[in-house]
Amino acid sequence: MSTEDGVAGQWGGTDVHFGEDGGRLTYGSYLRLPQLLDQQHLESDPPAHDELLFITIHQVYELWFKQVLHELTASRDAMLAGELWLAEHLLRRVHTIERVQTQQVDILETMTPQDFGEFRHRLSPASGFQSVQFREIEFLSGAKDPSFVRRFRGLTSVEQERLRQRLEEPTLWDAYLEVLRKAGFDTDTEDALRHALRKVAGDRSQYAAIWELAEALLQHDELAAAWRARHVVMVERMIGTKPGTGGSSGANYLRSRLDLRYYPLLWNLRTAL
Ligand code: HEM
Ligand SMILES: N[C@@H](CC(=O)c1ccccc1NC=O)C(=O)O
Repeated sequence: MSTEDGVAGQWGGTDVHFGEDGGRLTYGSYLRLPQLLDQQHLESDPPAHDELLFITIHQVYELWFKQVLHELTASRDAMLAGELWLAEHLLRRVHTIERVQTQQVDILETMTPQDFGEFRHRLSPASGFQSVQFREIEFLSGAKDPSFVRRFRGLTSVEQERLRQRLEEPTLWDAYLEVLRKAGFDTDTEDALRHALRKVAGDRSQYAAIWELAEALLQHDELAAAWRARHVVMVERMIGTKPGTGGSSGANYLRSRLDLRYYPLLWNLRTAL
C-alpha cells in the first residue's frame, strides 16, 4: 500500500480534495485571510524588524476589543431583560479575554527600547489614546467621559457616531440598577443604593444571582485596572519619562488614570462588609 493509499484510506477510502466542495467555502475565504493578512503596513523604511510585532499586537487587541464589546453589549441587554444567568455567563467570557489581553504585554516586552526607537518617531501623533473601541468599552462599562470625544483628533464620522451612541445608551451599571429595581429595591438615592447592595451581600441565599452578577462586574473592573497598571509599567520600560506620541505627558498621564473604577459603590461596599 502506498503512502497515498494509506492517507486516502484513513479518510474514508476515496480521493478526498479538502475544501473543494464545488469550489465554495474554504478556510481562507471564510476567515477572509487574504484581506486580514494584507493589513500589516510598516511605516519604517527601511523596515524595522520589530514593527511587524508592534502592528500585530495592536491589531489583535482591537479584534479582542470588538469581541468584548459584543459580549458586554449582550450582557447589558440580558440584564435589562432579566436574564441574569446569561448576563453573568457573558461577563465570565469577557474576564477570560481580559486576562489574555493583559498577558499579551509579555509578547510586546520582548521588544527592547532600542528596537522600538527604530520606528517610534514615525508613529507621532498616533497613539493608543485614539483607540475608539477602547473608549467604547470604558463608556459601556460605566465610565462615560465626553471630554475624550472632544480630545480625539482625526475621528471618522462613523467612529464619532459610535462614541456618541455609547454616551447615550445605558451602561452595564445602569442595567444592574434595573436588576435591583426589578427585585424590589429602591435605587433613587445613593444611600438607598448602598442599603440595597448591603442587603444583597447580607443574604446571598436569597439574592444569589444578583450577588454573583455584582461579583462579575467587580471582576471586570479589577481586570481593567490590572491592564492599566501593566500598560503603564510597560510604558516606563519602553520610553521612561518621555512624553507620549499622542501629546500627553506619557507615563505621568497614564498613572493619573490608575485609580479609575467603573463601580465605586461595589468597592466601597467592601468597607461595610
Ligand atoms: C511600546 C508599547 C507601548 C507604549 C510605549 C505605549 C505608550 C503609551 C502612552 C505614552 C500613552 C499616553 C498617550 C500618549 O501617547 O501621549 C498610551 C496610551 C494608551 N495606550 Fe499605549 N503604549 C504601548 C502599547 C500599547 C498597546 C499594545 C495597547 C493596546 C491597545 C495600548 C493602548 C493604549 C491605550 C488604550 C491608551 C489610552 C489610555 C487612556 O487614555 O487611559 N498601548 N500608550
Ligand atoms: N504612545 C506610544 C506609541 C504607541 O505605543 C502607539 C503608537 C501608535 C499606535 C498605538 C500605540 N500604542 C499605544 O499607545 C509612545 O509614546 O511611544
